[in-house]
Amino acid sequence: AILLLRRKHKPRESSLPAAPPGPVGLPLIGNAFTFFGLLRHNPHRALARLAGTYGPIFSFRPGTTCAFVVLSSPAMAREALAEREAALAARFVPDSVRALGYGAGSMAFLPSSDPLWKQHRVTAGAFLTSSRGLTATRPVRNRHASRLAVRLRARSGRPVKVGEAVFGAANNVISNILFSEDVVDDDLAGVQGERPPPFERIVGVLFQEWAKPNVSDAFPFLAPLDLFGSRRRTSRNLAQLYELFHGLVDRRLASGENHGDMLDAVLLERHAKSQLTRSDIAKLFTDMFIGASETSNLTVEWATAHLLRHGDKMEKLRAEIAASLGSKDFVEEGDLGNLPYLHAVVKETLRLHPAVPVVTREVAADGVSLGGFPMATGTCILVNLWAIGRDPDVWPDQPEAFMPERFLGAGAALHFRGSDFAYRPFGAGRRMCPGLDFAARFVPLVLASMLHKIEWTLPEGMVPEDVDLSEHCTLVLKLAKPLIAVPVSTP
Ligand code: HEM
Repeated sequence: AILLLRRKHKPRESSLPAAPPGPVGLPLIGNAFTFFGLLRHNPHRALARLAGTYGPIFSFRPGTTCAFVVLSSPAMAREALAEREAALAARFVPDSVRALGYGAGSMAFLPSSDPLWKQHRVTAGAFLTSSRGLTATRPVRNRHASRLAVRLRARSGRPVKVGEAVFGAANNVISNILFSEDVVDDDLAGVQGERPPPFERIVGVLFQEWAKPNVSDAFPFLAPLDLFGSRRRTSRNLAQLYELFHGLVDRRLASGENHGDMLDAVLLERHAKSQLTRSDIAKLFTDMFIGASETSNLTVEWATAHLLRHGDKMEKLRAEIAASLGSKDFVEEGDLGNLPYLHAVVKETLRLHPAVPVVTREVAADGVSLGGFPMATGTCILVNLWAIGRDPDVWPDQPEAFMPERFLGAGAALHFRGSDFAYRPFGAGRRMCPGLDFAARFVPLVLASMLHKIEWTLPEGMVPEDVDLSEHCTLVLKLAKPLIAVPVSTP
């Protein structure tokens, strides 16, 4: 009887794979070398290389902490972001993100089961997703896109840092939606290689700190010592943002003015049932800037870089815009419906350079499996959108090439909310980017505004092949070297 029982149980035990494949770890320190070495520079590429060896689901353990499981195929992305999304409701919170309580009150890091997360998503949705909010904020987007065009035309013949110029427009649009004020001086005065303006510097530091492999995350028992100083630097920079936002709240309360912006909406909530604190509001606004700051503008910068390398595509796009707008001076959101090539350029840019190349989740419930492997609670899941966007099995026609044409004709059906997980640059499920509808309007609007009645050339001595497409990934995917180009105003 005992033998029969053992035989009955044996196949079941061996049919349960213990863990996804992955690099062999060392006793005590696990795969700390992988974590600190490979993931320091362009982690999306390092993870894609490892996926080449271990497959579309692999795991490693950065130290004494939970396992990291990396997913790199549309099927695995669908499983994590759609089919199992309720169980993967949380995000991994790096130690530095816990500085000044940010992680514990941030929409981007709270588990989606938390009431505050839900409340923040509703507030953001009212301005960024609902058709009422999108219609109400349309004049702000139009105004800042035209303002950028005016300033670029005024700099005709002189080089500008493209990303920095768009950063100003993107952040001022968001700040005007949030609290009806500009946060960036966007007169393009500082484009000649000087230090970045303060707001850009703060956001840059935060991204840098949150993306850097940190000993506190690999060995949580060392976290109180903050050996790499990451939490300290995050605190310093977050404090500057909080100070700005606290001041805004105080001034608005003192003035009693009503602008119909997000600040008014949250102050109204504050007095109603929700009891949002001043600190909750500061964290929500930080989320908005963190989300918006280096995403829309980077996408425009990458698109411009590719168009400068491919003069024929630049001309095709300018011709489409000119034919559609005629003698109109500035592009408006209402014009975007007639510009299919413009949308194809934006989609192709986000395929090659998803602004957030690796999306994270944390397993929040027991009994979950991915790819047939059981996942322990607390496992950190990394979905490599960048790798999926360049996978030759998924994109057989020259996956590394910039070919907006792939999004025309039958390819036009591929869109940001589509059911095809080969293309999800804004993520998916309940945590999908709340800025999607905003960005899907603003990015093409800004790009078209920069190309309408403006020709772009390269600084003297440069040829298209010199445009450097090297990447530098913090939490977001930046150009390693800021793109510098020369706008030339045309009639
Ligand atoms: C080209 C533009 C953008 C891209 C490609 C992008 C991409 C993403 C991605 C991939 C995620 C993770 C989604 C997931 O986990 O499934 C995300 C999250 C987020 N994004 Fe965006 N984003 C963009 C613009 C924006 C804008 C304009 C805002 C705000 C105004 C924003 C705010 C956020 C926030 C707050 C989150 C965290 C949401 C949560 O965890 O609940 N993003 N974004």
